[in-house]
Amino acid sequence: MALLEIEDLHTGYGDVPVLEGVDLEVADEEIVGVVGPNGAGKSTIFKAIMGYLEPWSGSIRYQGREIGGTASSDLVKEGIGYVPQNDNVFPKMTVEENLRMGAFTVTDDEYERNVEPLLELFPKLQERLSQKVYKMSGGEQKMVAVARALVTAPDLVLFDEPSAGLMPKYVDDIFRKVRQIQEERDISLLIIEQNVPKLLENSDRAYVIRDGGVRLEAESRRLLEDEDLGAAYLGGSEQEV
Ligand SMILES: Nc1ncnc2c1ncn2[C@@H]1O[C@H](COP(=O)(O)OP(=O)(O)OP(=O)(O)O)[C@@H](O)[C@H]1O
Repeated sequence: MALLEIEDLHTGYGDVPVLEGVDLEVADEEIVGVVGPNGAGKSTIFKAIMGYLEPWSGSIRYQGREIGGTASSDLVKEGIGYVPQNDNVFPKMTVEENLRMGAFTVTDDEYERNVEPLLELFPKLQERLSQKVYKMSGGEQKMVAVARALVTAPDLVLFDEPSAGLMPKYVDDIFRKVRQIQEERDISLLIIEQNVPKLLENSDRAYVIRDGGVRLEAESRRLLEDEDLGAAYLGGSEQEV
């Protein structure tokens, strides 16, 4: 049994369909990438997993249990972390307040235990615990968002475009840290990313999404190395599908 299993998922906004039969799995300790052009439905998959959109049909199972439509706060309690693309921090709060807000499902003792290694991993956050987040750079704010999603010690984390809006040096840094977290904690990651080469270098498998469905599922290494496959599915301007 995979940790996360999505089967024939259909959903959309209002009565407008977006996902039309998505099948996707994430195994224990696996890093899975999701790539595809703008508007393909990638973020919609995440919103459906996190309970912001009800499945119209199909299923979303986590640890074998159906979670379609479950409130995001309950999913956090069950061990799923989520770093949305936007609005992923409380800008007027301090770094520490953001981290404590993220830890709403755990006890104070667990928070202290969980936050310590995160502050070692992100020393900038340690230095700025009492700083208001809106005063920090985009890269630092992203670190807050990542740390906030990890402070509950989740088993699965969904990252929606970790590199969006970041300068190249921060992109490398964020991916290095995300990898480190995954290796140290043996967790599973599902990552949406426009920087396709960076994602493929840092994941085990990837799904290519287009027009609300999975067009290809392959090992990331194969997508990187097989030029024909890459050109067919990942070619085009700006590395988009
Ligand atoms: N809140 C919303 N209300 C209505 N339609 C939406 C909403 N959010 C997204 N859509 C539509 O759903 C479709 C899929 O959007 P989605 O954000 O999932 O794509 P994406 O693959 O994540 O793209 P991007 O890379 O631009 O984030 C698009 O046609 C988009 O316009």
